[in-house]
Amino acid sequence: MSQSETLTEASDNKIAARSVDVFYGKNHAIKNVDVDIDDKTVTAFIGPSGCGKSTFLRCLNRMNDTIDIARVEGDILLDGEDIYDKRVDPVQLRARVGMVFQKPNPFPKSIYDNVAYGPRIHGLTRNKSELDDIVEASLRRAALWDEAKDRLKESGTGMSGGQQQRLCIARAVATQPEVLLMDEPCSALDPIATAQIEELIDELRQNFCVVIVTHSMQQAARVSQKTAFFHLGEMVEYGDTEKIFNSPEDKRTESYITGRIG
Ligand SMILES: Nc1ncnc2c1ncn2[C@@H]1O[C@H](COP(=O)(O)OP(=O)(O)OP(=O)(O)O)[C@@H](O)[C@H]1O
Repeated sequence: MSQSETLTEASDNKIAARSVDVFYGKNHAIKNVDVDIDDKTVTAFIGPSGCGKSTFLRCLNRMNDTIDIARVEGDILLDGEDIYDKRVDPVQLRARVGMVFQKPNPFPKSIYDNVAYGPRIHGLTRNKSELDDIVEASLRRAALWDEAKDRLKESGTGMSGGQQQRLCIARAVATQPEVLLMDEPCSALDPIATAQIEELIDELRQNFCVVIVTHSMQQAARVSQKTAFFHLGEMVEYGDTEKIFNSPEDKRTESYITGRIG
């Protein structure tokens, strides 16, 4: 059992999805998904390739808006507010609901400017000293400060893959988001860098609602407290990670966990 499962602080609902469907043209990729995602918790989305994990994750900060043929139906509430309401600015929303992608994608800018980017465009600081503080705090949160503090002016793209991914996490947390979405954040990393990111995810959940898509069931079991199993666009089962892995209710979940499908 992971260290994270032994911690028992209170968590409450952060995101509620109600009757969510997603279509890419005629392809019905997400089918009638309902879920309540807890704050200060790591929730893992697992399931076979193409089952819709990334599509559903992208609904949570309206990243599907950037895909022309994608159509999202249903409601997604963040702290009870409909994020698809016309009055919601998707750019502001993405500052509240940050995202980390599969492949580390730092900007071709200095380490400092990568982290300072969000606070600058969202006008979160009044002066250089405040910005310096946010950059340092974000790099510390991403467990990168010690490695980065003497090279803040160097390019972010010159770091190792694992460092680049932690830099992307620092960039995401710099806008002080409430939710962090992670789409297979370790798939391009070696086992040591993966272990560092997993440890970091466990720390991040003290301050954020974290949702992670992962291909690795071992990773889901290690880092998450809640797990949702997707299959052919349906969310088949959702609950405590321990229960999903040890005594799933649905035959399809059991087949996946035991390696019979996927
Ligand atoms: N940008 C897109 N344009 C068109 N169809 C898409 C797009 N992204 C995903 N799809 C389709 O939606 C369905 C779900 O894909 P999605 O990438 O969400 O699944 P996934 O579970 O994350 O898969 P994987 O584990 O392989 O990343 C698939 O049929 C896929 O082909």
